[in-house]
Amino acid sequence: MAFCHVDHELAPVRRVAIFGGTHGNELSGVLLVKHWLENSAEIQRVGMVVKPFLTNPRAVQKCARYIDCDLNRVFDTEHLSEQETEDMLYEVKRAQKINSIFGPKGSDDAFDLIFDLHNTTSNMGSTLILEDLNDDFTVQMFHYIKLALSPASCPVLLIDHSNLKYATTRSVAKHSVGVEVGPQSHGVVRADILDNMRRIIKHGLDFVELFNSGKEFPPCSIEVYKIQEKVDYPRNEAGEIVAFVHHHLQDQDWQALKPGDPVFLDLDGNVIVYDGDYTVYPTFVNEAAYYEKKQAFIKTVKVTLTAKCIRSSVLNQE
Ligand SMILES: CC(=O)N[C@@H](CC(=O)O)C(=O)O
Ligand SMILES: [Zn+2]
Repeated sequence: MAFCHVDHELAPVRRVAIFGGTHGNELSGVLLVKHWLENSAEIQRVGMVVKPFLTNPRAVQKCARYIDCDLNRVFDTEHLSEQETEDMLYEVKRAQKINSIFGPKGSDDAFDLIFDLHNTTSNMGSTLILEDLNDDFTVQMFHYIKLALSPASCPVLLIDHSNLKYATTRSVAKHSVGVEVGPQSHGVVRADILDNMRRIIKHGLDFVELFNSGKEFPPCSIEVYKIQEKVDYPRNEAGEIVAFVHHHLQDQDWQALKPGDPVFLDLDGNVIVYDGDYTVYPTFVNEAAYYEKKQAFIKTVKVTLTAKCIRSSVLNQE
């Protein structure tokens, strides 16, 4: 067997966090993290420190997405360096606190890896969210998790995009993993959804442990859905929605949407079709939290990503 080139050696991944409650009404992650705060045996692995953490405790208490603004949008330099004032938004304060514990973002001191647990009201199944297409470690992890879960599917959403990328909570770490499992309504826990989320974390942590133990991961490829465009609901001049997601598109996350396929339906029965000229793969279809973000679904395109062979540069002392 060919060995990994020494250039492909990566630092071991020892400091890991699992975030829940970034959105306080997405309860699978909230319950799992609260459970692991009481008893973390399930998430501990050899040679690693795995820290469960509730990122937005006030939103969790209120069972709301957020108090003042979306925590998962404020990890950019402006917000992270904003001067503290009395009327500072709660989530901005929280972001700075999270950045001081798990970051600073972009520095050597930052945590190696953060998993951030989310639920969606969309029928997306067990989805992994990738932020950086050049992050070979995370691509290798996703390849491992997909294989471990198969034949169940585990789509990967790539949010690397010049205008559409947003500044997530998990982005304070060197490697960030979004875990998005649905469908689950806000303020509700479903056993199947919570269990699917738990499995992803198990396999993700197993991968990191194997990597740290010196196992070499040969080059691999995965199919990902790359974010391409957001699509808003049709609205009137007052900004109110005047059509809703068509039943042919509802629950069809990751399924091909072809030119001419129905997308929206209005109350008079008029159908609005997809007027693009190539097939796209919609996701976050009819996500409840995105009405305020003026987003009915996002269009993605399928792309294949390849990761180099990777190996940890320092072996665990046995
Ligand atoms: C429904 C939902 O909250 N989705 C997440 C996606 C992510 O974590 O990247 C968000 O908008 O922040
Ligand atoms: Zn969320």
